[in-house]
Amino acid sequence: MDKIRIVGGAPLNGTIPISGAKNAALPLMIAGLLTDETLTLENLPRLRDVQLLFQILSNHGVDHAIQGKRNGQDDMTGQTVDLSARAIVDTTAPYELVSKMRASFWVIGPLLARMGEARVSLPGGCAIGTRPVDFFISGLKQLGAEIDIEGGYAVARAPKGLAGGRVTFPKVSVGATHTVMMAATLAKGDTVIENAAREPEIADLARCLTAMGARIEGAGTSEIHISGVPRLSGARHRVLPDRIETGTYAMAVAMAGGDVTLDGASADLLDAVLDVLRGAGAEIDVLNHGIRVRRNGHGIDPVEVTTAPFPGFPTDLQAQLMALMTKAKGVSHITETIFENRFMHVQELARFGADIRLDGETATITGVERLKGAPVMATDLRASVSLVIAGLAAEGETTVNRVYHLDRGFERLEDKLSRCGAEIERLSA
Ligand SMILES: CC(=O)N[C@H]1[C@@H](OP(=O)(O)OP(=O)(O)OC[C@H]2O[C@@H](n3ccc(=O)[nH]c3=O)[C@H](O)[C@@H]2O)O[C@H](CO)[C@@H](O)[C@@H]1O
Ligand SMILES: C=C(OP(=O)(O)O)C(=O)O
Repeated sequence: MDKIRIVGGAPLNGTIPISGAKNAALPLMIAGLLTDETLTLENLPRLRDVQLLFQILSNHGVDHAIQGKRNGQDDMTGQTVDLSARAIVDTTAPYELVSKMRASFWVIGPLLARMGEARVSLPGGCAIGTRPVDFFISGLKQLGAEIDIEGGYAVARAPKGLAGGRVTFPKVSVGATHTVMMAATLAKGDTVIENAAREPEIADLARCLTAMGARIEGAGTSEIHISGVPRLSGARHRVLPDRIETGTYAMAVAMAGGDVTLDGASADLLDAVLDVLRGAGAEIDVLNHGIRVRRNGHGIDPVEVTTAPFPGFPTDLQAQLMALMTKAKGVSHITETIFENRFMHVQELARFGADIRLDGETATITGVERLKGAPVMATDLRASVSLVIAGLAAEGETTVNRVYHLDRGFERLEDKLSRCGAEIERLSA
């Protein structure tokens, strides 16, 4: 398996282009199942998760065509892809595919809405907690589906089609909100989703569904109203910029020092994160076309942060912030409230000489003067990138093993960082 080798110590200077958001791209691609016309997605990131989802969708009968050719090594822009689900040939999403990626479970909503049946393996994905699917099941049942778990599969049926209903989630869930919203677009009558996730990726999906002819109001707030329509058409939609990739590189600059423009980033998606970074001593300027992040000379100040659903501080940036705080001038506290087991980076950060103590859902990080490079490995995507960030600021050589996870969610990571002066390369196995 490939590895990433880093020699730390170089500041980052230059421009990093921000890709389309993985967590928007995946539900948008799944929305392609809702229509027999072509859905064209622009700015789709080139990621392992996107590739895997092409495979899963093609198993259901969705064709995809990538427009144009990649423009050599210098092309850093996302791809434009046509998705066509003219006929759904199979309503089963098999274990071998779904177990590799959590979001693939979300096909259950569109398949049920369009075909009246779906048989979807219980999902896998990042090992960051138990991640049950009870909200999906209760939500879809509110729309009239019958669902049983049989042999590790959620087997769902709605022989007379779905009907609108009131869905109240006990806890905010991004995936359950995406799934019920997609299912409700083709249900008979009106649906209300209460305690809906407010993440920008929900609003992005709703914009795309609306362009396809869906009738949705309130996406981006905690109450979404959907009036079902008999069919959806094709549309063209541009995937919004990746706020987690943006925050990750902003933290890398705050940690390694330097001056980087995150081109194409949208500051509106990152208010809570930018406030924390300012509090940590980074200079942040919001530009028309992106965000400029600087830290020159000033040390890193400690912070107190608790993760929360949007608009709070995202759990997907918790590991990266923890890496940053390992070199702060004092003691920081980071509390994780979304996933019960999202601290796998703690023991790996310790290999660099970081001082982190865990007590339940709170990590206490006492900043150290110097980190030293080490061989490290992580078992989830954001934990893996937190090790890259630490490696950039550590003295000497770091090897990040199991690059598989990084490739799930970061487009050309080593390319983007090395263009800004980092000494980072991929070692192919
Ligand atoms: C592809 C994608 O967009 N993934 C994101 C999505 O994951 P995902 O959609 O899986 O995360 P959720 O928002 O559903 O999870 C939030 C919490 O709800 C719990 N829960 C969820 C569903 C359910 O049926 N029952 C239940 O108990 C989960 O275990 C977790 O504790 O949102 C997370 C929270 O912002 C992010 O970290 C992930 O990067
Ligand atoms: C947890 C993540 O992804 P997934 O939900 O696909 O596991 C993530 O993007 O950080």
